[in-house]
This record gives sequence, C-alpha cells and structure tokens, in this order.
Amino acid sequence: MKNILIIDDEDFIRDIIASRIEEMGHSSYESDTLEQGLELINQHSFDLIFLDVNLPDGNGLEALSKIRQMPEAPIVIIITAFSNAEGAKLAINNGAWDYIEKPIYKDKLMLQIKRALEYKKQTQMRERTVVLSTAGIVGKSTALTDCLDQIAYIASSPVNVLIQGESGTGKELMARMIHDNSSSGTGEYVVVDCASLPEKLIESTLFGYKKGAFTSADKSSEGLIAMAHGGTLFLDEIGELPLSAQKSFLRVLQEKKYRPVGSAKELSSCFRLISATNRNLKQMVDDKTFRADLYHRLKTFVINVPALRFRNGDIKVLAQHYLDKLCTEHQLPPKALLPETITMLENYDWPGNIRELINVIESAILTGPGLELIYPMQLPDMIRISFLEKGFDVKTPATQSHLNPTPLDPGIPVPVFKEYRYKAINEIEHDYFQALLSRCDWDLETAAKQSGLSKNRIYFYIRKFQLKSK
Ligand SMILES: Nc1ncnc2c1ncn2[C@@H]1O[C@H](COP(=O)(O)OP(=O)(O)OP(=O)(O)O)[C@@H](O)[C@H]1O
Repeated sequence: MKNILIIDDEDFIRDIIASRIEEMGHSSYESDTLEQGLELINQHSFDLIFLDVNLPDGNGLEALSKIRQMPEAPIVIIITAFSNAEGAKLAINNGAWDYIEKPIYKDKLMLQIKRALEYKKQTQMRERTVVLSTAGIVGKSTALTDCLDQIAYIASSPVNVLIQGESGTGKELMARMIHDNSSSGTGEYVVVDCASLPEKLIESTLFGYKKGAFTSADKSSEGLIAMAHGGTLFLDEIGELPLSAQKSFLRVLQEKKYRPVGSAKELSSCFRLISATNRNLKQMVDDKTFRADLYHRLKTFVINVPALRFRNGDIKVLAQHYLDKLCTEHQLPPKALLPETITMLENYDWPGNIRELINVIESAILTGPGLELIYPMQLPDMIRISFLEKGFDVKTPATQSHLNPTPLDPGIPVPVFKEYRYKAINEIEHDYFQALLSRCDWDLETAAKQSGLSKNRIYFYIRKFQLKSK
C-alpha cells in the first residue's frame, strides 16, 4: 500500500482522484492549499503527489523544486487545465514526472498511478543497490553516480557487460562491484589480464589442459573458465586478446562449452562475463583487429566509466581520501591539502585518471613527510606547468627544470629569487642522487647509509628525476 497526496482546491477533483487511489488499494491524503500540502509532505512519506498549478495560496510549480530536493523525493504529477500545453511543458521542465489534464478520465488516471508507482519502486531498488555496493568507491559527481546507477541496474541480471573508459578510471573496481552485487557474487571472481597472457599459453590458461597435452603438462590442470563456473569471469584489457584466442573464446560464449587442450571431451561452464577495455573496440572492429561477432557478444550492456576530469568535485575528495590513506600506510601524521594545491589539482586534466592522482599524492607526501600541509610546490612539474599554461596566476615557483637553471648573465633581467633558487636546488639534487646511485652501484641499502637518508626518500628522488641505472 502506497501513500498518495492530492493538493487541489477543487473538491470534486480531489474526490475523483482519491476514489481511484482507494480503489487501487492505496491510501490517499488531501489538501486544498499549498501550505497545508507542504505540511503534510513534511509529516508523512509519500510515493506520489498530484499537484495543482493554480492554488489559492501559491503556484504549484514553485513548490515542485522544493519537493524534488527532499530525500526520497516523491513522484509529482501536475494537474493542468485541458489543452494548457504551455503549463504542461513548464511542469515537465520543472521536474514533474508527468501531467494530467482536467477533466480527469478514470482509466487514464489509474494507468498513470500504476506507472508512477512502478517507476518509483524501480528507482528505489536501484538506489538501494547503489548504497549497498559502493564500498571503496569515492566520489559523488553526477558523472560517477550515473555510472553507479547503471551498475546497480544491471548487477542482478546475468547479461554480458563491457566496461569502457580511459586507463585508471576504475574499470576494475566497477567490475568487482558488479560481481559483488550479482547473483554470481557467491561464486568465484576470476580475473584474466589479457594484456599479460603470452599468446602461446592463452588456450591452456583459459581452457585448462590434459596431462600429456604438451611436454611440460605432467598433470591435468583446470583452466580459468572452469574456475569461473557459477561466478564471474572478468576479462581485463580485452582489446589485447589476439585474434586466434578471440575465435576460441567466441565459441565459449556462444555455446558455453570448451575443450581443454589435449582433451577429446567438451566441458561446459556457466559464468557471468564482464570485460573491460581502454581501447576503442569499435574502431578495432573497423580495422579488422577485433572480431565483430565477439564485440557484439561482449557489449550486451555497455558502461562508460567517466574520466576523472569530467567528475565535477571528485578530485578534491579523492585527493583527501588518498592523502589520509597513504599517510596511514606510511605511518605519518595526517596532512591537509592547501586550497591552492586543490585548485591546481582540479585544473589538471589527469590523463592517467585516479591512478595518476594516487601517485601524485603519494609523491607529494614523500617530498615533505614532516609537513602538515601539502603545498603546490610539492606537486609534479607537469601539473604546475599545465596550470600556468591554462593562464592561471601561481604565487609559487612555476617550473623546476633542473636541467637548465636561468643563467645570471649580465645582459638579461635577474629572475625572481624563489624561482631561481628552486631551479638551482633541483639541479643540485638531481646531480647528487645521480652521483650517489652510480657510486653505490644502485644498491639502495648502501646509498641510504652513505647519504643518511631513508630508502623511501631515495626512491622518491629516483622517481622525481626519472633516474635510471646505466
Ligand atoms: N571511485 C574511486 N574511488 C576510489 N578509488 C578509485 C576509484 N576509482 C578507481 N580508484 C582507484 O584507482 C586505481 C585505478 O583503478 P582501476 O585499476 O580499477 O582502473 P582501470 O580503469 O581498471 O585501469 P586500467 O585501464 O589501467 O586497467 C585503483 O587503485 C583504484 O582502487
């Protein structure tokens, strides 16, 4: 039984709607003014509201945005005068779910109530699944929540899912989330990294093999497809699967049957398939490097994971989340991000997405383990330079090209002291660590002893200057 509210000043309109609501087995509440209607909304939880536009104490459309912002907002159907197309358009633009014209016809009204309640039930189910399944996912941007809604929507149905998105956007995390929330969630979650599978071993790894099938097969082995039976098979980097393996894999998808290498017997396996790629599979199909039939099988449902630069507001929360997490892991006291640092992070494009953000935060922590704040100058050059290139004014030194500090020739203007010093320090640091490591033969233990620094710190400089042993 659902609670439905009618806000209309015409008694007979309220009567018609209320009698249909009761007939359908739901509870109706009535109000002839906007004020009393809003009071009722605050006191009860409604699934559906019929709202008149012209009320004695106000305009229904103005109340609409308030109602929509409420938690678990009810569905609103606007009551408009016959052929008031403008009013109906306005209602929809203001977020009404639908509108109903006066005079009100019984059948149409009952169908509308039924559809609205069905819709509400489905969206509640989706919302509930999202709440249950978002462990480990940080961020509240619309781009991300839209994606999570899609996951909640398909998690419980066994369709094949193709997750697309740039590298580091969280495709693997999403695949795990689908598995955890699906009916196959109690079975195994088997991950196949197609990029790291040697071509010769693909069939034996996926399908297993029989004892004696090849020289080193001294006993039979179960493949990953058998392990995924009753669970999920996650094919990461599916775009890297060679054409020969694509053909055999297509057969498994079509017939749910496979033959272990060296075996005459066919076995069957039933699993949920999730694949992920950062490549443009459609383009690969056009280029004939990916089979069109396999592509169509994989993409029953496609989820496009948004790049970090499109997730409004998420960069800040992700940065703080990983700052806390990494400080704990490195056994350092908690740190905060300066507002200028956040601005700089938010204005970077993040081609490596969240993985890149995590690395940037970690290296910033290690540049100043004793500091309580993260300063812009602790961010890598590329972020600060890109900030400058976008036309922002930075109060902190902008470049740290250690390879070419500004010369103090008499003919050119003297640079800003801070910037000059910064470049010079970088050059000294670079030369020091290069000499230290080459003299210690890249033995970090010896280098730490000789320099009086921790191995972590030395490692940080290796990454900072991208030093390599010769
Ligand atoms: N929404 C998120 N909240 C918190 N951490 C996230 C989120 N999305 C991704 N991450 C983290 O970012 C890193 C990269 O995520 P993941 O490996 O899932 O990306 P991917 O898209 O599969 O990358 P690739 O295409 O390179 O395999 C992981 O450490 C993951 O835990």
